[in-house]
Amino acid sequence: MPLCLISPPSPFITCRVSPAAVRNRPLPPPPPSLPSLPPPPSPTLTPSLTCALQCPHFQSCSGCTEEFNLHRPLILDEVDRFFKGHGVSDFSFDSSRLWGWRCRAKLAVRGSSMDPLIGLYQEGTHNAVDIPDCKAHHPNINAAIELLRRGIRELNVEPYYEDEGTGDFRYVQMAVTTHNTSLPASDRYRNGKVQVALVWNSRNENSPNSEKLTALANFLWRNGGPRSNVHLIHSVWGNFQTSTNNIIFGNRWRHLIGERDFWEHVGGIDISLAPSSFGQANTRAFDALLQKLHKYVPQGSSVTDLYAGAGVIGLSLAAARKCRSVKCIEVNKESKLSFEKTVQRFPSFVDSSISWHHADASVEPLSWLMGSDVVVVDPPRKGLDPSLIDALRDLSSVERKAKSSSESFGSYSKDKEEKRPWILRAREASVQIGSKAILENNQSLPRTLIYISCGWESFKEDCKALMVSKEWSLEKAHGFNFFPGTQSIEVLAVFKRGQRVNLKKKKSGKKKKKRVTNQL
Ligand SMILES: C[S@@+](CC[C@H](N)C(=O)[O-])C[C@H]1O[C@@H](n2cnc3c(N)ncnc32)[C@H](O)[C@@H]1O
Repeated sequence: MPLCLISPPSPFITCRVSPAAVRNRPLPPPPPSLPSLPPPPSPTLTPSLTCALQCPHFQSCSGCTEEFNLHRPLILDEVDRFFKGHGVSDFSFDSSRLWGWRCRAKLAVRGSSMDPLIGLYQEGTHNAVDIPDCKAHHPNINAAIELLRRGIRELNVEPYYEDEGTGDFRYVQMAVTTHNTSLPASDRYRNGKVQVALVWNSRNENSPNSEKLTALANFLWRNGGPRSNVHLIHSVWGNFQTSTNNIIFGNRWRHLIGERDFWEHVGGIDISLAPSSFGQANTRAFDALLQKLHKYVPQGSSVTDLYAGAGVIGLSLAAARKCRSVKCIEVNKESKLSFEKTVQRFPSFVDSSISWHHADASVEPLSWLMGSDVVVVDPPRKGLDPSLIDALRDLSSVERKAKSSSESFGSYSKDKEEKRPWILRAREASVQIGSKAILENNQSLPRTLIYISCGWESFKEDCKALMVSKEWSLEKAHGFNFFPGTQSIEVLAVFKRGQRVNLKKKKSGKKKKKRVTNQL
């Protein structure tokens, strides 16, 4: 159990370390054993101590693996070396909020109705651990968990018992919206409201054991809704899952109480996220990443956003870069509704052709790359599908073949549509906003690839596979502290098709811009 070296930090104060301090100071190794003496006065503390996790659950919970240097995960040394080895000498790392950053959590509900456990599994086991004072959670997630615990006890709700497949309440997802425009901007994060999704061990809301689900939703609303002393709860949803596998959510969702629509503000736009859609856990860091991403997409580009979720990246680019067209491709059909809602609040000046497609990016991926100048990929931790890597590596040869073919690349007539599978495909299972014509008449292939990764190991493999044939070269890379307390970081890497441009030569004579991020 870690001892507090200094008084626990407020979750709303991040550890500010000057770029120079990070660059020049040799990092002290984590203490081998924890001191038993009272802490020294704080002014002399090094960043590793002021940026310590100080969480009482550190050793029992599997959520965090690092106790010190939250501002600078150890893996950064390797990341920096990797990028240097591939010609990117100015890799930068942005660190934002170090505590209370997690705005989205999925937690197991186990134990008994009198003694419920709501938390993560212990490393390598299926033993859930209570984490009421989690330092990564937004504080209102912790408060909502405590309210939920009270509800389980008072209503005698039976948590799930995995071995037997019995009990009612399996998991809970908590997501915080910090988008309350009636509050001053500085108060919004702190006053975030929690959308609670209760995963119930029943087929639907009419099953006999679903009565307690309704009762629990009403309890949360009565005690945490707008009429309670502390308004904490945004809404409550039910999800129904009876399968005995490890998949958290079933296919059936029900809105039970509170506001149906959940809005957040990132990347310059209001986005709607249903509980069934993917959402980034670290809202603030994601916003910083999107701001950076915008710089690499030229105004008026045609963009393909693969692994798009509810289309947040594509839509924020459409709004900021006035893209000619944006195509979002996502395999989870539940994200479609969130995309449509987001578009309803879209700024009226955006007149891009925007579409969202329910499709698997690994099936005929070339059809999605056709007609775009920039492709953005944001795959799950396991990385890109091999068929997509192959398609990305083949682009120049596709271009050459198209040019040399007697039927010139741009001269298809309407009756030859069947030879343009991407057009036929783009019409399937899609939502289209704005003009279709732009999408259909553009036959360019991407020259810029922007890879957003939360899985460092898979990223390295994909990166090498893309560059081995010299089809793509790395131009820029940035890291973001999306998961403080772990060895995971989010990477944004920009690749260009063809040979690497000598940026130094291009820039010579120009004044150097002041850097605002931590150079490593
Ligand atoms: C890391 S999330 C990124 C989502 C989105 N870019 C965002 O930031 O909100 C990865 C997304 O890829 C989707 N996905 C996974 N495999 C896919 C595939 N083969 N084709 C299309 N989408 C896929 C997942 O459902 C998930 O929404």
